[in-house]
Amino acid sequence: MNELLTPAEMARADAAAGNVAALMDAAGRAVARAILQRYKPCSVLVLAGPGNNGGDGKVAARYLAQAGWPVRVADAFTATIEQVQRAELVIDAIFGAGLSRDVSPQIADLLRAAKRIVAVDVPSGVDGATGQVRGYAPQAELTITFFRKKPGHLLYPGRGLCGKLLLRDIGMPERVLEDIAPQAWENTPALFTLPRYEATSHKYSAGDVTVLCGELAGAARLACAAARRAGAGMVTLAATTPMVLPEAGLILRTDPLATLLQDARRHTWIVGPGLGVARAGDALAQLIAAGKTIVADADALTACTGAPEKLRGTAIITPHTGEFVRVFGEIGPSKLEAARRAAATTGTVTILKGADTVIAAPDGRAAINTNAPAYLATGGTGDVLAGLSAALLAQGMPSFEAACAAVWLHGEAARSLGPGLLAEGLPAALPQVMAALG
Ligand SMILES: NC(=O)C1=CN([C@@H]2O[C@H](COP(=O)(O)OP(=O)(O)OC[C@H]3O[C@@H](n4cnc5c(N)ncnc54)[C@H](O)[C@@H]3O)[C@@H](O)[C@H]2O)[C@@H](O)CC1
Ligand SMILES: [K+]
Repeated sequence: MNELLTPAEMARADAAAGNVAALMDAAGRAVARAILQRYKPCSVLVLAGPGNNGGDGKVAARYLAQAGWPVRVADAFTATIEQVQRAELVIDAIFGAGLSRDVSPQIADLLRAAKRIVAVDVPSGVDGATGQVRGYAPQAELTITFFRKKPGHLLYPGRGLCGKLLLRDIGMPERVLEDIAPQAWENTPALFTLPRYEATSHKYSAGDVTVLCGELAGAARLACAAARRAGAGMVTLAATTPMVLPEAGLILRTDPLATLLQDARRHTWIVGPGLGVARAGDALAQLIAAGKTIVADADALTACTGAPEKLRGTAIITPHTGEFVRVFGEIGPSKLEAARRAAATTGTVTILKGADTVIAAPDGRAAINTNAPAYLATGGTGDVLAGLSAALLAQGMPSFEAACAAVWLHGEAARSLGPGLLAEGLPAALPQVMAALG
């Protein structure tokens, strides 16, 4: 159920299913039912567009009328502002998956006049593939979509404009997915299996992670703390100068990188957080040349400004928007496709961070994350994510699964802490979150 279908893929699903009338009846009934469950009886205006989205709206009107609600249906191209203003609730059934150009100013004015909006499939104007607004899109209180969500429901600004999103089964046969073979998912634990501790596990088999540490050790230490909590058996802070570490279980080494690289047990590395751009670039090249499993973040990404090819050979990169743009150029209209392009260019799993983090693999698989609370946007949380990613890689998870799991665990840990969380609190929240996964 966590596959995401683009509008084009949804159209293929519709065509393969064949029975549009039955699907439309189920869709309209689902919209009516959602409204009956959540709203007190009130005057409703359905703004109906020219396609099946409008058809769904008309069906919803019929079911609401059957329930005794005062309902009117208006053609969106001829409706008046006054009609819209008179209604206590507007059902936006103008454009859905068939949106093919910008919403006109006339339709925008109509939607702006609505007091409260429930959207059918998507708020009209939201591009279901990208979440971008084409011309205009209204803020809905509630959006009811069918069969599978679309990327545009999960990517901002579309995600915000949907209000509460309900996914409803309308009897579309699952077999339509076989042909479509969707390559995008909402990021949920269905996408990964966390490593299991075996009776024969020892600290090296449980994963060895080495974190390169710069003058300011805070970022690297956060990454270490997360890696240890996420099950890495041996975690080393590789610093250039001796320092006092309060963390008893963390190993400090001050040997030159070349010496540490000779130890074959040190297979997984984090390069970037707090390292300084010049040193990060140099270390990144050496780690790649040594064939290590690498998580590259922060300064290691900045060291690849305008030169994404320098990231070839890494396993996971974790850019935020600014870092991404420096390396790969503008994100463009689709964050999902931008992450996929970066992954394909570099051959590395790309975690494009943000409120709607996208995880993309070089083979085109991609996931959009939805469990991260807003208060995760605070200093140091990125270092924790890098630590989590490395720990899961070190325990043998494939890169895409490790990245999906890291992002999801990160979000869950943040949710469990609630508002006021600090990055340094996240690692300690991980055991409970991982235990809950069973
Ligand atoms: N996927 C599913 O499971 C199902 C989808 N259904 C509904 O079908 C919808 C898709 O139906 P359609 O493919 O007919 O597409 P839409 O109903 O979204 O709209 C297509 C029509 O709008 C016009 N149009 C598009 N953008 C415009 C713009 N900016 N200004 C003016 N006109 C514009 C097009 O020329 C076309 O006539 C879905 O959003 C959903 O509501 C349901 O009826 C049945 C099942
Ligand atoms: K709509």
